[in-house]
Amino acid sequence: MGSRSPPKLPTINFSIEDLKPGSSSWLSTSKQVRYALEEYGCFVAFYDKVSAQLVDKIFGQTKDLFEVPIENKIKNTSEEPYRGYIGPNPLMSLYEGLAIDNVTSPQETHKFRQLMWPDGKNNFCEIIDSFAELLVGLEHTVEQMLFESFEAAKQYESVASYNSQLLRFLKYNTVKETDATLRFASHTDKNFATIVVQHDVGGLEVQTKEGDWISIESAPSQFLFMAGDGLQVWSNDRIKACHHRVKDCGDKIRYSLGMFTFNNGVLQVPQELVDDSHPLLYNPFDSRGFIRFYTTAEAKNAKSPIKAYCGVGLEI
Ligand SMILES: O=C(O)CCC(=O)C(=O)O
Ligand SMILES: [Fe+2]
Repeated sequence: MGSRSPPKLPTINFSIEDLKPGSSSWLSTSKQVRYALEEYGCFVAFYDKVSAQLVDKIFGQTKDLFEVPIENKIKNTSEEPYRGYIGPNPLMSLYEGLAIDNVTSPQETHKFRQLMWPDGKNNFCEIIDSFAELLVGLEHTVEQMLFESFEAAKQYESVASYNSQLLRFLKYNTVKETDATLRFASHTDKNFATIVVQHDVGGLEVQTKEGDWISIESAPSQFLFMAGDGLQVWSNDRIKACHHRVKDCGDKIRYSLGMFTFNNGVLQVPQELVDDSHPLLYNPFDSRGFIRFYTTAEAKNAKSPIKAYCGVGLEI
């Protein structure tokens, strides 16, 4: 009595046969996408082009990947922050991640495979390439729908032409310290948007505007689409980057995958998203510059790193 029922995140169906631009199902799905992102900054996408069998295969490869010797893992480097190997560190003692940048390019998958398994590896490239192509298809659909629903469709192609996708393989070891309650502390992603794929061990949680946490269960062909700081800037705060975390999952090792879309150009808030009740909040936004800024002490101490970086100063 009097207690609120637990909030539930929308699940949006992208497995509809005739989901083509302009069709009635496209328009109604676009509305759901915009509503979910405005209300929650995220939603669960049901997308059966990525089947449970394909996801099983991907996680089979993921487990093999974390078995490769550390000498090979550290060859996964990048000139950009957060785009290469991240080993367990004092801030995140349970976490390990490897990443393929520009994962839609088969040459990049191949280069990564050669670094990790110089003697070859059955099926790795084939599985990753088909998975990445399908998942990026979902991301494109979501963003195209969103831009259209804000009547900024003509911006979509130019923004998308500066986007690239990084696939990060993640492993979380079991919690040894009795006081550790989270495997990944609450944060927003600094890129444009992210799709998270969970497998046997769930644990991902997202925060609502009211501050409640919602658990995202792992289920076949269901993936979490989340707005990052870049989408918050582009949308002039109509959409807020999603706060999320990974809770402690007891004595089980957890594997997950994140497909991170980075915008490598300069994002501008579209005119269509600025009016008297929505004054312009952001200057043109160099996303790569922001991610470099994010590594500095100034950013770490800022209440809102994104506003410190490119806010127009209307907010006090
Ligand atoms: O492992 C997960 O489910 C989420 C990972 C995450 O939030 C991140 O890498 O930014
Ligand atoms: Fe994240």
